[in-house]
Amino acid sequence: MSEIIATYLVHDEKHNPEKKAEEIALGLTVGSWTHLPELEKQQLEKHKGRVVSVEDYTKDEEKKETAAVIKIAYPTVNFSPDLPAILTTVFGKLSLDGKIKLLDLQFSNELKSFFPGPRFGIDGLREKLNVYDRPLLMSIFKGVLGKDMDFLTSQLREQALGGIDLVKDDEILFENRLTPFEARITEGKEVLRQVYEETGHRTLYAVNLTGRSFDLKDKARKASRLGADLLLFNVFSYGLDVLQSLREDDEIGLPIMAHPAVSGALSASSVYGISYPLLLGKLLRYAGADLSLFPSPYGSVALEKTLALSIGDTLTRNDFCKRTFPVPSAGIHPGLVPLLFEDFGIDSVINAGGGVHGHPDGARGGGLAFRQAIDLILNGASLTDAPSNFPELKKAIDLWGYKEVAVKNG
Ligand SMILES: CSCCC(=O)C(=O)COP(=O)(O)O
Ligand SMILES: [Mg+2]
Repeated sequence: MSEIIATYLVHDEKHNPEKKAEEIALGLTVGSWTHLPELEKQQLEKHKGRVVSVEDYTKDEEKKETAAVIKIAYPTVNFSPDLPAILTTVFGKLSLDGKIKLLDLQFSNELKSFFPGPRFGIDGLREKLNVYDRPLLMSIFKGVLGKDMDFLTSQLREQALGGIDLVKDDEILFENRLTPFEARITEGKEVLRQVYEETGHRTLYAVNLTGRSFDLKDKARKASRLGADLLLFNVFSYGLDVLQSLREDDEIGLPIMAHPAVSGALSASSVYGISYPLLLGKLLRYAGADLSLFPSPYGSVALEKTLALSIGDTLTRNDFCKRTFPVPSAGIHPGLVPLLFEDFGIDSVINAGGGVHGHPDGARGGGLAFRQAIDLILNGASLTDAPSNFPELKKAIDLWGYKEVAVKNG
């Protein structure tokens, strides 16, 4: 029988995790069991949840806190093969039932076949850019609210001239009169075409897809017809299934970059919600995100390192679908490139807003500083080797400092 296995962290004051596990397995499937007549038991057997394991997790005697990791298998016959049904089954009412956190979901192979994964993924995006041998570099428009198309296109040009591979809208740039969605796509495209002709460097632009849920498909199709490169999508303001529908639409057919806005409300607690690796890793990948942004362990909005690494691993490990680019973000500057490269490797995107635009030489200087840092690290050098032939990197390090990777013993 095909099943989905959910892993939960349960803080249960009564600390009877075996009983709790049994309550979940039955409560979210067939209801009560022991008092059912034999015939009904036979009929319901295939719908019954199953306790897979119960393990003690921590015992903090001081706080009198006890916790257990519980795994429950749910028969896939109980739900339709879509994320709204799956999430409602495994963490619907249960998400309201005390200190319980959904850590992971193991999909059966049969269930996986209903999910598309990324349309392009890491390899497809590398093909579009013709860049195969280094982490990609991304920057974010900043200070664009209240500004017009001239401001936006000149900022785009400077970023592209800095050698940046991907430029994305900030997630807070919505449909507006001064820089409308369509103009951003068409005028942005023209700027990037000019830079490519002048320099041979290709930059792609991710335009922010926003608006009412039921208008998104038409808007995304229009973006595609206008020649947009990628879509930025604030998926958690809408829902994972909306992402999946955008991904599956062949008339759209564009790479999708998932922004983590709002996900903290679902994942930040250590005892409630859905774990970051599941939400920003596995589920985004299965639903079809080509890139997933998440806080790095280092910048202004930092995530615990084990969680950030686990998101990166979930996005890129072997699975049934294409790999999603990890984009550790927020407060990134060139001096953090060694740590990001050590943590996330070549198949990742280094992404910065302030760390590009705040450079003393502007966005072009900021982009160049990042590219110089990436080159040094790929050549096994240290950022302290930033010599006079890397003036932009030197200025960035003077401004923001740098962090080297700690030397491992043994
Ligand atoms: C929390 S990950 C998303 C990062 C983001 O949206 C952003 O604008 C980062 O900008 P920064 O100036 O901190 O690089
Ligand atoms: Mg932002």
